[in-house]
Amino acid sequence: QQAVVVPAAAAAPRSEADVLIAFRDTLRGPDGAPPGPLRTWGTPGPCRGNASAWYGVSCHGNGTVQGLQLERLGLAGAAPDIGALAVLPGLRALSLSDNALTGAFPNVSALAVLKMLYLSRNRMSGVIPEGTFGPMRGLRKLYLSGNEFSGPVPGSITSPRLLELSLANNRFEGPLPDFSQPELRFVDVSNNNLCGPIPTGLSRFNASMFTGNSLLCGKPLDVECDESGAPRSGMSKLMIIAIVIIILGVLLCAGGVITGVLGSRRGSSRRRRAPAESIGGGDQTPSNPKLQTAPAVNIENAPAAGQPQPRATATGGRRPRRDELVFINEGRRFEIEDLLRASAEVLGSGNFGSSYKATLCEGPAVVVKRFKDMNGVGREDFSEHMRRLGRLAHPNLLPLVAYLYKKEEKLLVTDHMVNGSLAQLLHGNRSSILDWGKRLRIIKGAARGLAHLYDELPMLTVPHGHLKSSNVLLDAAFDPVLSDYALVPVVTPSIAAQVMVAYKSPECVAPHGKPSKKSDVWSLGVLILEVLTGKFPASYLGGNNKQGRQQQNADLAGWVHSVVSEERTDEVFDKDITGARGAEADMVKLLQVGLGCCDDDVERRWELKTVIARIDEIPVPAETVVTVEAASSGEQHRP
Ligand SMILES: Nc1ncnc2c1ncn2[C@@H]1O[C@H](COP(=O)(O)OP(=O)(O)OP(=O)(O)O)[C@@H](O)[C@H]1O
Repeated sequence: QQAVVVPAAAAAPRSEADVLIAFRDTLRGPDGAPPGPLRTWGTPGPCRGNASAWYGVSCHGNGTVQGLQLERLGLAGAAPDIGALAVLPGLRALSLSDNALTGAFPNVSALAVLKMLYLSRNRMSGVIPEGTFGPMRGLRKLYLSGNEFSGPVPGSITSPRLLELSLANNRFEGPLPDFSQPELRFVDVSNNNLCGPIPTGLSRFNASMFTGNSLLCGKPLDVECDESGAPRSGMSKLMIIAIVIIILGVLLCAGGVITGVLGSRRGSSRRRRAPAESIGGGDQTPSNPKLQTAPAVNIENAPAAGQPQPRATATGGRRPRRDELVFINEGRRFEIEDLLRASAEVLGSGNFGSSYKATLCEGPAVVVKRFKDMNGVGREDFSEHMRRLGRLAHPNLLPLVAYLYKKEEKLLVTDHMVNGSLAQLLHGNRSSILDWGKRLRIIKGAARGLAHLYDELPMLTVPHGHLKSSNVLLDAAFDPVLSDYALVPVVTPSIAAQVMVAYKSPECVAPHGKPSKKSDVWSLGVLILEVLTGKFPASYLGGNNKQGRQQQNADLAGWVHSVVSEERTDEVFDKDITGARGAEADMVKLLQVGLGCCDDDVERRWELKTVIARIDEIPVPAETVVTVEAASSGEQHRP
């Protein structure tokens, strides 16, 4: 029988939903099937505008898939064919971190447009071929830490746009390729088998990022390279100093022992025969308990013989003690004991715990916030997230200084902002300090800080999650810095849903509702309306408060809508706003932006970039910003 040849039809382009579902079906969770949360993927497609109801999927404003965050799903077996995702034109970020994936590094050659790839803490192994990252010209962040990759670090990793690279805790060997990207801002290659000189382009990073590679040399390590590029044999300055200290310690203790023995000899003169002779007679075993216990190094932090080196941390490459503050960046250091001894002032108690201002003996005051509801997250995950936050650098984001992880509570240490929070000013009795110019600058800065979070943390559905006026702090010049951002991944989910502001957005209040990429935009809108009206938003109140939200009159956006639609616009604005003469039209423009952000319908709600463009059109009046209060407080302006 003759086969009938059917002319091949041009293959129809596959929808993003089909591509994702086909990819999902290749994934294996602990029970051999795709993990439970991904089984909800189905109709209607992955994106509705920039919102997604699909687990782990984030979307661009044009309704295409932007990111996939498939972390902690127990994924097992060989790493999936992530090259199959190359047909998603908008895919920029992919994370499969914290699973149990095995096998070789996946083929990424087709993923030319991917900007961020996270594969940390799996069990992948083998050599990554030299040219692997060549086609990924736009790669900005690459995290491969905590796997078993071996062989040389591929030269193609030095892609021109690379910003962050973590290869820590693998088995990479050989020399480091030449990194010369000026934009590179984070590199961690600690705990591998690398050797040779550290390239000049990396010498500006913290030494802890290179520890655990006994054959690396050159700056920033305190190990010089010899002519062949190997660590100069002989002792480093630090080792020599340590040995001198140890010898001095031993001599002092030995002196104490001898003195003690001589003393006791005098006391018991003829009863015993010359016990000191055995000490002086060359017995090297220390008989003084002081000698046995006096540690030359901190034993608690030293790795046991034969154990792997500890992971690099901001504490300088060693594992922090259980009760030790972990500092995020270089600079000022203090101990938890210093904080306990410092004079402390309670700033307030929020939904998560209390905040204290601690004035240390030296340097400006810091704020310590205690969080009780972060108990579901392990030390490693918590630390990784804090390091991620610590790398965010923006004038409108409060930098994290240090953190402390304890099972039952976490402490976050930040700078103290001299003018307190926007909430205190607006709803205390000092709202008249906030003239129109300051209010507008505060909103502009808050929007920019939020935009930076969206750019840097695209994997998070709600990159801020808790944007409200008590989390908008004001520096000495009344410029805003956002605090308590990006905490959703580490807050106990049930508590997040109950108290975090993004979860009070209309899309979350609906039955089985979930936050969307625009939930933070809604919070920004509420903030704008609060700043303009001086009214306290009901959505800030603790508890679930769904009923309250459903009563439109109790809701700030609903109230503003009703007053504006009755053409009573002049009743909307806070009577305490000074300096508003001639700026009425601009205030109405800002009000419209606030209402555009507060649309209950997520589709119609404005995109963040539209919000920023519209706010940028509103001119800030010329004014003097530093008040007597701030200037006399003695605290510094932020750099
Ligand atoms: N870094 C800081 N500098 C100055 N004041 C601060 C700082 N951090 C917090 N505060 C003040 O402490 C008060 C309490 O803040 P905290 O963050 O503990 O709770 P909250 O923001 O009211 O609620 P939540 O816990 O829901 O965020 C805030 O109103 C703010 O005025």
